[in-house]
Amino acid sequence: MAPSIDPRALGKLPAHDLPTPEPESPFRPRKPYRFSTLCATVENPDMKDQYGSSSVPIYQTATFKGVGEQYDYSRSGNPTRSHLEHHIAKISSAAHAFAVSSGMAALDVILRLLKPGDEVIAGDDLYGGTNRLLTYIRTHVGVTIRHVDTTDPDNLHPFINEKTAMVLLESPTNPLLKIADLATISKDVKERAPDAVVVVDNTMMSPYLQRPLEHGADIVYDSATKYLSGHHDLMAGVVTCNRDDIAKKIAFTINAVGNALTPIDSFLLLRGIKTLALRMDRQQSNAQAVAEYLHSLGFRVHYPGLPDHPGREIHHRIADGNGSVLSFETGNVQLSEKIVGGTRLWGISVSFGCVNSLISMPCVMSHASIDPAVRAARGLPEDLIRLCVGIEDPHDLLDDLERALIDAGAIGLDASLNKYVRVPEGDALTQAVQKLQLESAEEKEWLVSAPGKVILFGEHAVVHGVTAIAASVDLRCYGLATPRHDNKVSIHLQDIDNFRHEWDVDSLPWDAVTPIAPGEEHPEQLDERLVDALNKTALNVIDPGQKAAHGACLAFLYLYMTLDRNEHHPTFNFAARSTLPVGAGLGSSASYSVCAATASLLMHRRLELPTPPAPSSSEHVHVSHQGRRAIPPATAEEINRWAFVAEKILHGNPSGVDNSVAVFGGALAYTRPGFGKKSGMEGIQGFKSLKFLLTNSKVPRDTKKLVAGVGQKKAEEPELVNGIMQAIQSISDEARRALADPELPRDALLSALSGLMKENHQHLVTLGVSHPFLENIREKTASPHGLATKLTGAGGGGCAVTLIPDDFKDAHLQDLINTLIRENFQPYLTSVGGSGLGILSPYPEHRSSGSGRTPLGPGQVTPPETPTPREISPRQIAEGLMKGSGDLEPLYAPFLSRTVAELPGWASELGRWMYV
Ligand SMILES: Nc1ncnc2c1ncn2[C@@H]1O[C@H](COP(=O)(O)OP(=O)(O)OP(=O)(O)O)[C@@H](O)[C@H]1O
Ligand SMILES: C[C@@](O)(CCO)CC(=O)[O-]
Repeated sequence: MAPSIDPRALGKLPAHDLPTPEPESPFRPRKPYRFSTLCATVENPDMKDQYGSSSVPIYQTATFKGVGEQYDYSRSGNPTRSHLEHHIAKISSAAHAFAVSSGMAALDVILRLLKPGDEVIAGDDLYGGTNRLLTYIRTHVGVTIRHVDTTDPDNLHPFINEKTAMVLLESPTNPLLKIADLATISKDVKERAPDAVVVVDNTMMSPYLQRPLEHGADIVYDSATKYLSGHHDLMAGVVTCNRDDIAKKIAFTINAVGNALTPIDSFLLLRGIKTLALRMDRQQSNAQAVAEYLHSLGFRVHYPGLPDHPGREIHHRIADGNGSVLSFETGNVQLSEKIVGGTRLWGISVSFGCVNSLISMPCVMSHASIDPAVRAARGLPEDLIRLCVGIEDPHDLLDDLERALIDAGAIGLDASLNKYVRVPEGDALTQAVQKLQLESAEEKEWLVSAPGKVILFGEHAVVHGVTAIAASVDLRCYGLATPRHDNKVSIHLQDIDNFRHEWDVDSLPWDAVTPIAPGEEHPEQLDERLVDALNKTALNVIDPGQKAAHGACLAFLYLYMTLDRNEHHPTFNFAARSTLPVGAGLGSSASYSVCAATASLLMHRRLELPTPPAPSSSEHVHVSHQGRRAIPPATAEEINRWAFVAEKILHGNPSGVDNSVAVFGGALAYTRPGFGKKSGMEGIQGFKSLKFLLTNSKVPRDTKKLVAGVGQKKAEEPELVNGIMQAIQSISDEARRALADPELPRDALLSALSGLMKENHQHLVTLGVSHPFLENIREKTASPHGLATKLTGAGGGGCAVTLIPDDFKDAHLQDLINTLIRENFQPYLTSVGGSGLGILSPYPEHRSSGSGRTPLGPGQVTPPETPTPREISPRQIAEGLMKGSGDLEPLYAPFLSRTVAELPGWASELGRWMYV
C-alpha cells in the first residue's frame, strides 16, 4: 500500500510508481492503455478492496483507529481521496497528485511556495479569481506580480531574472482563448531562472487534451469543478507535479491548512473522471460546430479550432484538441446582454466544463472582479460573450442560439441569400432608415396569412385541461390591411357574402375602451363594457342574422380599439380571405383572428420586425430556412396572445390550441394553463409525414355553442364527462409517445394512430358532438377501405379527418374521394405541419419586381382607367385607399380579384414572406 499522496509516504517512493496493471504475456505484449481506457479503469493495485467492490467506496470518516497505521485523520489522508489522487496522477502522466477543495484552493496551495520579495510573471488574460488571489498576495505578502501577454514567449524575457520564483500560465486563456507556447516558455524559464517554477492552470483543457508536465511545466493545476467532474455537482481542485521536493511542500500545506477534498467529493470526482474523454469528445465537436456557425455569420470568434485563430499552430503542437470554451464579440454590450438573456437551452452561468451548455458575459460575471480599467487595458471586450459548450444535440444548441441572435436583432434574414447573416454593427444609418420604414407602418399595406389546423386528438377535452394534438394544414386565411386617409376604418369579408362596412373612427365608442399599453397583457376576461358598447353602436347596423360577419367585425373592432395607443387612431381597411372552409372545424376563426390581430398590431406600430441585414457573402451552416423564424418568438407570442382575445369573442371559451397552431405552425401537443398541471405547447416531430383526408360535411355549426354544450354536459354529468376527459388524455399521451418513438415501425405507428382516432371519435360521440353526416363519412371511409376517421374541431357537422396509410393505393383514394363527392361532401387531401403566421416583408428590396414596384419608363404616364357606369373597379378602390402609400404597387385590387385557387400562388410570388 503506497499511495503517493500520503504526505508521510513522500520521499519513500520512487517517482512515477503509480502502476495500473497492464496484463501482458511474453508472446503477445500489450500496448499501454489509451487515455479513455485509463479514465474508465480505476485501479490501484496497492489498494485492493477487501470485498472486491467495483466502485471505490466512500470512506466517510474523520478518524481512523489505531496508532502508526497508514491513515489516522482525513485531513491528512483518506482512502477515497488516495484512490482519486492515484487516478489523477495516472491520467496526467504525473508522479504526484493532490485533490483539494476547489481550483482556487489548488492555486492557493501553490502560491504558498512563494516568499516576500519573490517575483511572479503571469499572463494578462487570467481567470478573474486567479487575478484576485494574485492581487491579494501582492498586497499582503509582498510578492511582485508582472502581467504580460504570454502569446509571445519573447514578451517574458525582460522580466525573467534571479528574483523570478514563479511563472503562471494559462493556455488557452479564458475567455479570449489566447495561446501560450508552454514548451518554449518552460525552456526559456529553465535557462534563465533555473529555480523558478513554471505553473500551468490547465482547467481549459483537462489532462485529456493537454498535459503540460510533458512540456516542461513543474506544477499543473486544474479546477476539477470543470471538465474533470463534468457535472457541476461538486467543487474540487487538483495539483500535479513530478518533483518530489515540490510535492512534499504541497502535501505539507494541504495537511497544515486542511483544504484537502472531502471523501464524498473525492468519490464524485472519481466517478466524473471515468467519462472525461467521452464527454470532451462530444463537447469539442459541438463547440467546433458553434464556433463555425458564429464565424460564418461574421462575428469575431475566439476558438483555436477556427482556421484564422492566431495561436492555432502552437496550440496544436502542445494540445490534442481545442476544448469546448469559445467566445465571440458582438460589438455592443446591450446587444450581448440581449443575446445572453434570450437563450433558453444555454444556461446563464459562470464556470464551464459541464455537460450542460452555458453562456455568460465574462465582464459582468466570471471576470467582474477585475477592475474595468484593467479589463480595458488587457483588451478584454466588455461585449464579449463566452460559450461553454456541453453534450446536448448540436442542432438544439445552434437552434437556441440562433433564436437568441434573431430576437436580439444581431442577425437577420437576407432575402437574396435566403439565410441569416449578421446585421452590420454600427451601420446606424441603415438601421435608422429601416426603423423609419417600420415606424411608418401605418402608411404601408400589410399582407399577412395564417394556417388552419386539424386536431387529431383532444378537441373539446382541451378546453377542460386535456392535452390536444393538432397540426397546421396547408389551407390559410389571408388578411390585408390597406391604409385609408379619410378618418375611416373599414372591413371587407369576401368569404362572408362579400360583407363590407366602414366606420368613422370618431364614431367608435372610445369612452368604453380601456386601452392596453404595449407590453401589457389583456386580462383573462373580455371587457364586456366594450363588447356591449360596440354591439350597441358600431355593430347595431349589422343584421343579427349575419352572425359570421357580426362576430368577425366585433373581434376586429375590439382589437382595433383595445390596441389603440391614445395618440391618433390609425385608419385602414382590413380585408380577409380564406382558402379554408369557414366554420367547418378547421380553425378558420383562429386563422382569421391571427390575421386580424397581426394587422392591427402592425397598424398600431406595436410589432417589431427584424430589419433586413445587408447582404453578406458568408456561408451559413444551416440548410435553407424558407423564411421560417424571421418573426422572432417574442413577437409571435405577443400576436398569439391577442389572437386568443379575438378567439374568445368568436368561440366564447377557446382553449387556445387553434390560434397557437395558426401562429406557430407545425404540429403541437397543447395543454391549456389553469388546470393544476404542466401546461404549454411542445412541438411534435413525425407528424409532417402523415397524410390526411379532410372531409367537409358541409353542415354548418357553431363552435361557440358546441363548446358551451360540452361545458353544460360536464356540469350535469360530471362523472361521465370527467371519465371521458381522462380517457382522451390517455389517448393523447399514447399518440404523443408513439409519434416520438423513433424505434416504432411505421406500420405500427399508423395502426396505433388509427386505433386511437377511432377511440377518440367514440368519446366525442358520447359527448354529443357528432352528426349523422359525420357518421356517414366515417362509415364510407371504414368500409370498404378500412380507414380510421374521426370528427375534427368542434364537430356538430364541419369536418372529419381520415388517416391515409402510406400504402393506400391512389386508385382507392380516388374511389373514396369520388364516393364522398357523390354524397355531396367536400374532401380535401391535405398536408400538415407547414408554416405558421407569415407576414409579407414590407421592405421594397424583398418584393418581387412584377408585383412589387412598377416603375414607369421615361415619359410614361399611368394609363387612365375607364370606370364602368355602376361598378367601381377594384383598382379604383385601391387607389382611393392607397393615396400616398409609398412606392409599392397596391395589393388590395389583386387581393380581391384572385380566385381562391390562385390566392396562395399569387401571395407567395409577391416577394419574401417572413414566418414564425
Ligand atoms: N375568412 C373569414 N372571414 C371572415 N370571418 C371569418 C373567416 N374565417 C372565420 N371567420 C369567423 O370565424 C367564424 C367561424 O368560426 P367557427 O369557430 O365556427 O369555425 P372554425 O374556426 O372553422 O371551426 P373550429 O373552431 O371548430 O376549428 C365565422 O363565423 C367568422 O365569424
Ligand atoms: C372544440 C375545440 O376544442 C376545438 C375547436 O377547433 C375548441 C377549442 O379548443 O378552443
